[in-house]
Amino acid sequence: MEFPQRLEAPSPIKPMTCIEMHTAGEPTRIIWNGIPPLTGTLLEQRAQAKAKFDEFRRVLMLEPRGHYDMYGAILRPETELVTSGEAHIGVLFMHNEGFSTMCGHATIALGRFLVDVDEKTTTLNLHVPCGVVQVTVPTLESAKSDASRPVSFVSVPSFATAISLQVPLSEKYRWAELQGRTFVTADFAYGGAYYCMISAEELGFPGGLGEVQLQDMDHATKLLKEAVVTNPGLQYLTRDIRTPEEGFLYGIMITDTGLGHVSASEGTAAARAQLDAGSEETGLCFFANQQIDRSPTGSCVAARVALAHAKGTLPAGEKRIYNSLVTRAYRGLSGFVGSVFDDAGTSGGEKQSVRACVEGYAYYTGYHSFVVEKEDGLGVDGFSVRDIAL
Ligand SMILES: O=C(O)[C@H]1NCC[C@@H]1O
Repeated sequence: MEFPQRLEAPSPIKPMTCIEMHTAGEPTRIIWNGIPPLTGTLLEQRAQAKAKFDEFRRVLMLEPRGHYDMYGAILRPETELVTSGEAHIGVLFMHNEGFSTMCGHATIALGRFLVDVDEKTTTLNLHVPCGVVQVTVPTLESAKSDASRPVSFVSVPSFATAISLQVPLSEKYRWAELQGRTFVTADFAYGGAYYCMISAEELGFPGGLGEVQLQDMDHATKLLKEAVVTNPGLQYLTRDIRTPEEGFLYGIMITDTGLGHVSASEGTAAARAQLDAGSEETGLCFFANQQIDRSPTGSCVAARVALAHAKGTLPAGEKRIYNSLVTRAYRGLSGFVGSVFDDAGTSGGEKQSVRACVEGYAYYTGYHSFVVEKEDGLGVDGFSVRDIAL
């Protein structure tokens, strides 16, 4: 049998082309072609994508083309801030449940990709749903991005919304590991998206993240999230005064500061750079519909930098390493580094804010050209085997 040299989607199917990257193991599927028509401001475009084209998200995020923990970025060359000259390009982020307000790991990946397609730019203003983030990408003499040095971004104004808050847990929101406790103590902060931070121990796992019990932690964080979002007295934690639809609890970050320093002294520049950082924290983030972030969660690093700064444990000028389970398993390779970039006053709303600098590494993994055949009843809407109910 003879194969053609070039394989192409059988005409007349219009392919959706995507560049595939990962940041500390977390995928970013960058949608390049085949995007449905979206018009207006970036948030209007996101509203249209949600209301009229959710199938597009499901097809590319869920099975059989994606999976439960897939993540995507839709490039938006025209937004109100691109028109005004405040941003170079816009982007919408999507995941297993819908569209998010910010994504740090995808920002790091997009930085490399956008510099590689437009060599004139090494510093980009990226219009994301929560505002504008500045991305800096180191380049080689060829003007292509340098994969051996970290991409960094400066977050939108980030702030703590509650420190050491007792979250009441009514009976239906309690999990076994609480052993009868009726509340947990957690922190809340914003870094482009709203997060709850809770130590593994406080969640009921005394072995910390050194003994990961994924299913049980999934169950516990799901209930904790529900307990927070259904409690009218806690709505203030995620109330976004500028853009109400941005105000929701995006994820729960389980933290562990007691695991000690793991960052490798040999190996990539990533590991070496991290050794300059003073402290190190490992986290496991469940976001959207209990999706697990393989990366240290860039927007939550911004939130955690703001939180640590508010607590007085991360002064300006100091760096902290943030590992995920994946980067920790690889001795800190590709962990993110977070620090305070500047004091943002109350520009983030009524709260005292800082902008965080988040550094990380992203790599290309491939290129896809996806199609949907009109006869394919299973493929047209995307499904998740975890959510199938008979
Ligand atoms: O790095 C981040 O900010 C993201 N990663 C997946 C969940 C968050 O959006």
